[in-house]
Amino acid sequence: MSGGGELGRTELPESIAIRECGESLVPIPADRFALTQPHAYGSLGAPYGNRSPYCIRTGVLKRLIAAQSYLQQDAPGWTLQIFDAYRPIAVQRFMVDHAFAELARAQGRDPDALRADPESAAAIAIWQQVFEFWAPPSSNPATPPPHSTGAALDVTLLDATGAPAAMGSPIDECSPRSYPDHFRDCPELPYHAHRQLLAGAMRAAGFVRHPREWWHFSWGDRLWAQLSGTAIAHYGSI
Ligand SMILES: C[C@@H](N)C(=O)N[C@H](C)C(=O)O
Ligand SMILES: [Zn+2]
Repeated sequence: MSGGGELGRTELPESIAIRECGESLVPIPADRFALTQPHAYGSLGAPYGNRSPYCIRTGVLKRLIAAQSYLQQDAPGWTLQIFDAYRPIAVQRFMVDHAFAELARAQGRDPDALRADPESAAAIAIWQQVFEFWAPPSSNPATPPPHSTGAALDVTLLDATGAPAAMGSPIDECSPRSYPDHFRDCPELPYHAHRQLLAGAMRAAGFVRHPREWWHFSWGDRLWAQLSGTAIAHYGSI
């Protein structure tokens, strides 16, 4: 089993600057891509107002269309399934709190009691686990959460029959199974090959993958700027 790379948290240094290019957020076309329905965070009551999670910047959509073409060259009939895309900062805050509560309950702890005692070792350990996988809901324009920029997507694969491909762990699981190379040394299982198929198509279209999440890709945000060696990100929070 292999580890999650050099980024211990999902924060990036403020030195990676953003020059907002002003592209619009546009809907991801449901006739070209599978969109997970019902949307997971909407079903939890996340505060989207009148906005849709299935939107991205025009330059990102262009590359997503290219990624699906690359995928279908390698795996005819397979499609990208979009789990999540645009995420307002209020939704990021809601989901970070939700992840904290879920992890606390999984340990048999009361989330409200832990929140009331934020300096306790148990609360600190759970927040560390949350922020290994979730970006802080920062409202600082210099450090926007990636999905609030319209540049980031959480994506999986459907096979040629339309069935979900086996990826080895569910999207959003806060555990080492989410690390992209976790199953690299298990060739008897299909998970690593499927993760590589997804990453290969996305990378061919210019996306970068999050070092700790097999499903999270972006183009044009600060993580992309850092991992691709580009000086400036194109998208801020929108
Ligand atoms: C946890 C996952 N849904 C996700 O989107 N993580 C990234 C790093 C984020 O919160 O921006
Ligand atoms: Zn994501």
